Amino acid sequence: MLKIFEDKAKLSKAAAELFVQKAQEAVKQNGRFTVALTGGSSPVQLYTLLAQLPYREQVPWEKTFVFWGDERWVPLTANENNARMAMEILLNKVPVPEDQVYPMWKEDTEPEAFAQQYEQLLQQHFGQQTPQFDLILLGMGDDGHTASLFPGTEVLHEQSRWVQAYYLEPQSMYRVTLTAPLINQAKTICFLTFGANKAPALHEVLEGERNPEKYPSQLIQPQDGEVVWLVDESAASQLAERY
Ligand SMILES: O=C(O)[C@H](O)[C@@H](O)[C@H](O)[C@H](O)COP(=O)(O)O
Repeated sequence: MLKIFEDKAKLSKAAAELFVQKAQEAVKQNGRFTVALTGGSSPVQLYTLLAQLPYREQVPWEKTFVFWGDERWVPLTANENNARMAMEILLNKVPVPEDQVYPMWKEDTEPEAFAQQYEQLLQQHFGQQTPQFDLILLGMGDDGHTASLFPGTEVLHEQSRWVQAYYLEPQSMYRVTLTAPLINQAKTICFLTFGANKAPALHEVLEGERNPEKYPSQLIQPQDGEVVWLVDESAASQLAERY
C-alpha cells in the first residue's frame, strides 16, 4: 500500500496514527507491542509527535518493547547513533520501561559478537513463536537501501541469520542490521520516505525491474504481513502510477 502526502508534516501525522493503531491492536491481541525503530532523519518528526499529546497518551508504552532495525556501530553518545536520536526525541519522554528498550549497541563488544547477542535477545523475546514484529519502521536511502541493507553487500543474501554485523566500506564504519528474512516476518512494515532526492530510487524500487542487489528495499516483501509506504509528493514525483 502506498499513500502520498502533500508534505512531511502530514506524512508524519499519518505515521503517528498508524503507530498508535498497531500498538493498540497488538496489546489487545497479544498483551504487548513489539516494534523496531528506524534511524536516519526520516522518523524525527514522527518521534517528536509520539512524545506529544494526543499520541503520547494513546500508545500503551508500559507494554511496548523497542528494538532497532539497524545501527551505526558508534557509541550511544555519538550524534550518528540511531538509538541516541530516538531516546532523546521520544523514548526518554514517554513511560516505556527502560528494560524494554534494546539499543543495538554495547560498549566493549565486537560488532559481530553483538549481532549474535542481539539475535539471542530476539529469540528470548519471541520464544518459540515466529519472530514477528508488530511494526517495523524503515527509511529508504536515495540509493534504495533500507535499514543497513546496502547495495552490493553480502548481508542481502542472508537467509537464516536474523541479525548481521559487517564493515560498510563506503561509510568506513561497522553496521548492525536486522536481515531481510527477519524483517519480512513482520505484521506491518512502514516505510517513511520523503524528499525529491528519494524520487529516482522510489520509482526503481516500486516500478523498476526486480534488482534487489542494486535496490535492496525491493527485498522487503513480507510473507503474510503488509508493507505501507508513506511518501510525500516530492518523493513520489517520478512514480508512473499514482496508486
Ligand atoms: O541508519 C540509518 O541511516 C537508517 O536506518 C537508514 O536505513 C535510513 O533509514 C536511510 O538511510 C534513510 O535515511 P534518511 O531518513 O536520513 O533519509
